[in-house]
Amino acid sequence: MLAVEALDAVLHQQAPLDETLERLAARHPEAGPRDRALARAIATVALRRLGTIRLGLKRFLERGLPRNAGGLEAILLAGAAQLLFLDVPDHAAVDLAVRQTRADRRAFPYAKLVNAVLRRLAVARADILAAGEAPRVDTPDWLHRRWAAAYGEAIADAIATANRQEAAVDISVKEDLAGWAERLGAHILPTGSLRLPQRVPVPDLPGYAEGAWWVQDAAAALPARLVGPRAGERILDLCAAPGGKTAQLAAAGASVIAVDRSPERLERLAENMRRLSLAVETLAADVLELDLPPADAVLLDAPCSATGTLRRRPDVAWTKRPQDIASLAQLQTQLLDKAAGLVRPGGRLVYCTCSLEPEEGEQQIATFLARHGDFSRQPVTADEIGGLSQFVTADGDLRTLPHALPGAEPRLSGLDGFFAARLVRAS
Ligand SMILES: C[S@@+](CC[C@H](N)C(=O)[O-])C[C@H]1O[C@@H](n2cnc3c(N)ncnc32)[C@H](O)[C@@H]1O
Repeated sequence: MLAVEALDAVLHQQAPLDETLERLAARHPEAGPRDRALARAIATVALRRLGTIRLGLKRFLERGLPRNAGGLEAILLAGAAQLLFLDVPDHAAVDLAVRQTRADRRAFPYAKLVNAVLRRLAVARADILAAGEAPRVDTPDWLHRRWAAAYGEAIADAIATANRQEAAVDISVKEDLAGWAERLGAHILPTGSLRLPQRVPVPDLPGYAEGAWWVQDAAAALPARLVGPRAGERILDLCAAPGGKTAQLAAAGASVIAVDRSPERLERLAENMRRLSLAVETLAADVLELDLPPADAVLLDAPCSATGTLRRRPDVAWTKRPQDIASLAQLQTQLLDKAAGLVRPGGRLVYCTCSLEPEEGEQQIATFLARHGDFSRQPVTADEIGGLSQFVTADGDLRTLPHALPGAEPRLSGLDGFFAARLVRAS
């Protein structure tokens, strides 16, 4: 039932999946860890393959979805996700969906329909999966059009295909990269992150409890490297929680002030730093209102549409709207202007977002440089990012794309889509 409620909240209230699952788990203490893990797996794959599932259901819903039918759509989606993509026996998935329909006052009249549709879907499984192979099926049209305009049709298709694959688990280590690679059986990526060969409960792994490393996507680890943190420098990490980049800056010996406006997220950051034994000053504040002396370097990881992270967060594709990009871009412009004032003369400013949208990346920097004559770009070099020259733009910024890091198999390929630029203030 958790999966159905979560899907309903994501699709009809634009609620983020992770927070929704946490909220539902607190409301349903009777659901044990296995129930919660299954609910997460069902909701995640249903959102990742939503286009394929909807196409499949449409074949057997001759008159479309009945209106005012309560949680009927979410029940069908969760049932179909299990039948098409998870290792759940067909009869168990169908029976559960029928029971859920009967337990929902408004969906109740459609219990027979649910039974019939899901049984027919199970029979047609191979056909439906083949139709779902087309690259665009699982990406909202507006997003695909944006990516095609920014990167070309072929790359837009490659991004959409990469987004069908759950992201691998990447790790940043405090020190002794080769030693931890061996102990964890992990692969060393050219950028200096580790990639785990399979998905395992992270807290059970060696080194987690003693704080030797933290989970961080390989692309997310690049912006803090571009800061080039040095021991003793005073660095402001703006929009810092949960602190992956803070940990990198602090591990390099910098004196870091981590700022985030969410006290809850900042508490998670503080917990993470305690586990990693890294000393960091935290400040719960809106960056736009900050009044701090200028720092040697400022990292601004601005709130964004997060369209570069769909492999981890497939809900983003269905909760974001085209108009969100414009309003986020406006906020990013304000944050960048504020961050610029917090950089000392001669200091560095690194701006980054986990978005694929040029308005949240390349265009921000072009307009920033036009507004701030005292800042210039310090181009990123391929050497700084493990020789991956394909991730350096003609202007000298960092642009990673989710399909663009080949691995031994699709499951071990790719990285988040990130943009980062490094700017220096004139002395
Ligand atoms: C992309 S996440 C940061 C991820 C983080 N830098 C990391 O590496 O783990 C964006 C963060 O910005 C924070 N945020 C959004 N608007 C803010 C504002 N005006 N002032 C301060 N923090 C803000 C959010 O609470 C969120 O934690």
